[in-house]
Amino acid sequence: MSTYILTIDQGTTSSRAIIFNEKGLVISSAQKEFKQIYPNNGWVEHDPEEIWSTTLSTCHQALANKGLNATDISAIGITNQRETTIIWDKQTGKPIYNAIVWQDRRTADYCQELIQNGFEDIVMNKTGLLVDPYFSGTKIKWILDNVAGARSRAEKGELAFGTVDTFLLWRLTAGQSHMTDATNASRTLLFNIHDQAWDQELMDRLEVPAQLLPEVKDCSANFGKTNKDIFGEEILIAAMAGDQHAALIGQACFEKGMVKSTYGTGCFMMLNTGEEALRSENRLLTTVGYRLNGKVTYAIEGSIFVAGAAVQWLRDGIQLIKHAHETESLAEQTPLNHGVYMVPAFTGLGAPYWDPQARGAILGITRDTGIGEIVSAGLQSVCYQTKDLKRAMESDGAVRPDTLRVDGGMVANNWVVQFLADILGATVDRPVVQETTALGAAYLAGLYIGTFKSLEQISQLWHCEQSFKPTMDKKLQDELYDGWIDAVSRIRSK
Ligand SMILES: Nc1ncnc2c1ncn2[C@@H]1O[C@H](COP(=O)(O)OP(=O)(O)O)[C@@H](O)[C@H]1O
Ligand SMILES: O=P(O)(O)OC[C@H](O)CO
Repeated sequence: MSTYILTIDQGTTSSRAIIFNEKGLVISSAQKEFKQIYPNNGWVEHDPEEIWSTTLSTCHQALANKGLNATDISAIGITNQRETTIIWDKQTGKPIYNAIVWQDRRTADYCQELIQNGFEDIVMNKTGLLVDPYFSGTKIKWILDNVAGARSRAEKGELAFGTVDTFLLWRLTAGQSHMTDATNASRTLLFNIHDQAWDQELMDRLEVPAQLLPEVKDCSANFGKTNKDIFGEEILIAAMAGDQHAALIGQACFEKGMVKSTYGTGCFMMLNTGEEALRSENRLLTTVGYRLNGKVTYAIEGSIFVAGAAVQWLRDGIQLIKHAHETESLAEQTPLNHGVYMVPAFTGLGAPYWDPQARGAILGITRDTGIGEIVSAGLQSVCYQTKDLKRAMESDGAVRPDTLRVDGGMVANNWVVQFLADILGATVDRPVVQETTALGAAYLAGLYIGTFKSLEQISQLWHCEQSFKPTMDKKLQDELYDGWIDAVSRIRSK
């Protein structure tokens, strides 16, 4: 009898396949990095064929690692980097342009125009988002306007749009399912989060034909079956969710006020606001936390574009380190108040600043600044940005996030997690299963097929691996953070 759930976690820098058992424990996994394409200043693309091939090969690898085959898998859950935009030909399944990645800023000027024309209020009211190149809507328009023939083909219904979940689903089902889930839809700028439907006014304004858009389903639902040729047998696809929403599930943040923060390429802090679509006064996003049985649980989210990507830049860009984990010992050997600040606005600043034109800087360098200080400043920047978000959430007033559940590749670094607890002045809990995003997708698939019975049962499966308590005195905390605020103010474009 099939007992395992296979999850696909298609992230910004790598594709992962993880097989979980009915207790939510990892049985097998495989991961493959893929190429980042930077065609212009502030542009970021992926080759959709590489997204597909790495997804497929990691799934096969994860099965092969434990000698499993399709009959051992009861369902598949898909979770994905969000907002990244792909448009493909429905006949051939071939993309008409590279995937435009969430970090891409090419539509910044167009967004500015939309803001000047008073579009942002409409967007905020309907979608909970802001007008920023981050989201899919303006990326879709860019492809339709810049790829020869695309707009007329889209109007004739020959093309399909999808975020990465939808594209993978299309390929897995050999074109049988053109669907997404409410969390991914909520990041497109086209989806009304109150009505839970694509919004005609938004589509008209962004010139996106309705024929392009997928059907929107709950996170746990019947998304179709994989084509038999892919794994030898059909497998039910029973869940889809954007990666940050899946992490909220994987971290069992089911109660109003619970908050998680995920440190992968970027950092995304999400706070469960229950049935209320709380509107932030501090430029945080209102989003669909998850949708189950037609019922929406909302969240507010702070999105930081560069977290682990700063470490990658230290490794691959300026080559100060060879491996990401070296940052831990380098930071340990460096005093905290070294006076150097890195503002990693490589692709602008996200929440709460939303400044797509800002670019990064390293400030406060002196003759004795060395690799340790620069590396430490890179790690600290991620924690300072989290404090920006926490303060924004507190000032929005609904809840006081005193405990933060963290996950993602960066939290393997103990120094980062302790500095985070110190600078926030809050407890930071790291769970036993740190593949929280994939775990969330497995829980969602398991809820659909009955492996998991309820959110309460899932809550009981969450266990803390280590709890980091704040130990820094308030004076140092304030001094360090004031320096950050000053550094950010110097690189803002407006
Ligand atoms: N020990 C470490 N210290 C600091 N950063 C790390 C460490 N290990 C991994 N990272 C960073 O974590 C990121 C990978 O996290 P992951 O959750 O896999 O990201 P994504 O899902 O966005 O691809 C990379 O950017 C990497 O630089
Ligand atoms: O790939 P990650 O984990 O950095 O997540 C990307 C986010 O979903 C972008 O919104």
